[in-house]
Amino acid sequence: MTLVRSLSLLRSKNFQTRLQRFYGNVKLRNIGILAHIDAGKTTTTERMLFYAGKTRTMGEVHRGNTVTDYLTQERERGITICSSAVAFNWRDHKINLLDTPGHIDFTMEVEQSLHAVDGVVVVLDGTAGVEAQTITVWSQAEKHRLPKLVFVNKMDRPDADFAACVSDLLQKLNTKPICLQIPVKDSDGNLTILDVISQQAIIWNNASLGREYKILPPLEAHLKDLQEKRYILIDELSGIDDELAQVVINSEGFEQVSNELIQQALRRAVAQRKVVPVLLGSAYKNVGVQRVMDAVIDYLPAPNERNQLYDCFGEDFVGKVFKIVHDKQRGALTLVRVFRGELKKGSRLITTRNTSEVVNKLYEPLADEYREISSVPGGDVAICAGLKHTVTGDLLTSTASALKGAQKRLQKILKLPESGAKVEEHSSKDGDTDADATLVNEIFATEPQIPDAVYFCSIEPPSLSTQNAMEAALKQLQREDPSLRVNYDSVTGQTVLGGMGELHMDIVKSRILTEYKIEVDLGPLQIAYKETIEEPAMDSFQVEKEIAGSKQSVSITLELLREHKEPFSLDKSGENAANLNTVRPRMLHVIRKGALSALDRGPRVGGQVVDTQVRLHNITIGRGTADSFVMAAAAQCVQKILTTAGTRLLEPIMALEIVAPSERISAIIADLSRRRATINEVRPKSEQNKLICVNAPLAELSGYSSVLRTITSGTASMTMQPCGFSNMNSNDEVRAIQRAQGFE
Ligand SMILES: Nc1nc2c(ncn2[C@@H]2O[C@H](COP(=O)(O)OP(=O)(O)OP(=O)(O)O)[C@@H](O)[C@H]2O)c(=O)[nH]1
Repeated sequence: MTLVRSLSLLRSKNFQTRLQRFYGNVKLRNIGILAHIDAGKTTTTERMLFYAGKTRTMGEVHRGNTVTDYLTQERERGITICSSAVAFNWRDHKINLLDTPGHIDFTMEVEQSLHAVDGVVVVLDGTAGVEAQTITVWSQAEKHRLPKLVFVNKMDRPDADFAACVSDLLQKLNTKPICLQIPVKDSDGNLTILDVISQQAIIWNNASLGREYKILPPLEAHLKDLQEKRYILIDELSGIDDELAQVVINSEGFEQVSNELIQQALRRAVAQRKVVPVLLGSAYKNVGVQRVMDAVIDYLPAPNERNQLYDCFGEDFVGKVFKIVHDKQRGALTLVRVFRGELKKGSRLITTRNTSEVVNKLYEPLADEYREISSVPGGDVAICAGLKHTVTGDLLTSTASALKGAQKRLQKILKLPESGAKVEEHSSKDGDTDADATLVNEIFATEPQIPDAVYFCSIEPPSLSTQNAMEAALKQLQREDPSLRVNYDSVTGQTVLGGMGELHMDIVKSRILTEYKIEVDLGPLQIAYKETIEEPAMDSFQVEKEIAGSKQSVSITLELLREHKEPFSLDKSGENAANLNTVRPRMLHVIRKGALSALDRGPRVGGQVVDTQVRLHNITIGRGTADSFVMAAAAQCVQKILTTAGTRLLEPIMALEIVAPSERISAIIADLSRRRATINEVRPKSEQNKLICVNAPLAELSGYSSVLRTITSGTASMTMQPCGFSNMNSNDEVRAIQRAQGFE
């Protein structure tokens, strides 16, 4: 082939389309928008849609007319529950933006969305800086190795402090912030932004709702500061980026370094997660949002610049389900991030859980509006209709052999062990390989990894005739939100829901009422205690029965040990070795399943038994005994040991961060000490406020936010998130058991 022909082929639209189909569009950005609750994600997203021309009017959270908070519950409550995807064009690029919930009860949603994006915008409240949930979402984004940029919002407020936010990024998130802007306010408090790289002043026009802005030379008074900030920026970047350092050396100073070279160096440093560009503005007052959109294109990576992990699929299609939503007309819609290959209408897809089904229709996302399309190229986001079994978190591909081949190739590239998809995290040598191993485990996981429930409650349909409808509704809700647990309690005969918090459970109830029109009744919210054994204990169990004329018999000896890594083991010492060597692997699987099922419900309050290993010592199974009989015998043996040896309760602990005026601190601490709280830290937060960091048992925090409001006359703010389970003393344990049994 001649050079001219090769070049013209490269330039041809056809070839470009083929390239995009497999490797992802370079003029595309998939980004997540993350923040602590109320920092202004939804307001910022609304502005982006408005400036991009996707909406004609600007939605406001307080008016309940935003595009991304489209569920009734979200509009009523003014919070984001479901992360939703919106697509818009900006500067000749398509941006897919996933708005995610800020409330801690919906952390799982954030986690799923992060699988689907290539970079994130973290929004800070300019008056609060880095807050508890900012730290959580930041570390989630770090786990996914996502490049980030920060938007310091609410800079219109008189108490906003840009420098404090930047210092928070440095201190609390251990990152290297690169300030691209400086805020300036006039005597009326109007915000102007000074751009550090271009050395310009940008003034937004309020009359056009911020659609227009003027770019002016900076005032004489700001020139020196601005120049100094540009030098600092170049200095910091050339310490990281060799190409820029070379330019600085060659031109013997900072004056000659062009804006383009700075931007290119910054883009490289962001992609390597060495720095985080920081921008500022006020979404509510329509200042600065277009610059954030510019920065998404200028500094965050295109799909083809990330996701090398998915290269192992070669030219096969691979995508990930990051969300399922329910649409009245179209039924369940599955939101898929396409990593490689092309997703076409009518394609058959298989999941890591070995299910297979066909995509009936494909749509382009715009929150609650959908445009039908016939195919989606690699790198993009699509909405599929017709998938009935996929759940949030599923990995989708075109054939089972594509999946197997990809696993093998990936294990080879990462030099990970070949036995199955499960990768031992400690087998890797450095931090990045560790992260790779964790990600590979998550990507190929057959079940989504679900955080522990902290609350549970029973759920009852209004009548027997609506039982099936309620079960179908719960099944659908669980497909959308795997952090909702639905169990059937065989002892009480009730359906039991487990969730991440009071708000989570409340939202589930409201959604069943409004979306499925079933008047369900939720029992009182109970704390999800766990149980654990105190000492190792061992026992034997024999059972013999005649079922349908066939004799069934099992004699089994099991031991329970304190161990949190492996839930099941074999005692192959001494005489037991000969016995266990005769047990077939299939039968071992049956015994393991039965024994572990008994750990789901401890003897004290029915809590899950954790940090406990079941060890099989000996088993004799009569000829012709059914598997289900063996499984039941193993479960009964574990139950017998648990009941005889007894268990201790473990209670959920919450981490609280309270910001309050200094004069209220002693009253808050006095109240907290009556709640079995451990005060970790009290430090100044601003001139008038202090921050208290405490850990306290969830059982002591019922209605705490209204108590705090009363103690502080509404001047304090608080965040709370689960931070593990802890032992309790005997008195507290007795009270917990009484409460769980309804005696308190
Ligand atoms: N003064 C001021 N208020 C703002 C600004 N941006 C947002 N707000 C207000 O802050 C509140 C929270 O804004 P949202 O956009 O809902 O914040 P969010 O981060 O999406 O909140 P969740 O979805 O609940 O996590 C609303 O009352 C907004 O009107 C801003 O730039 N300045």
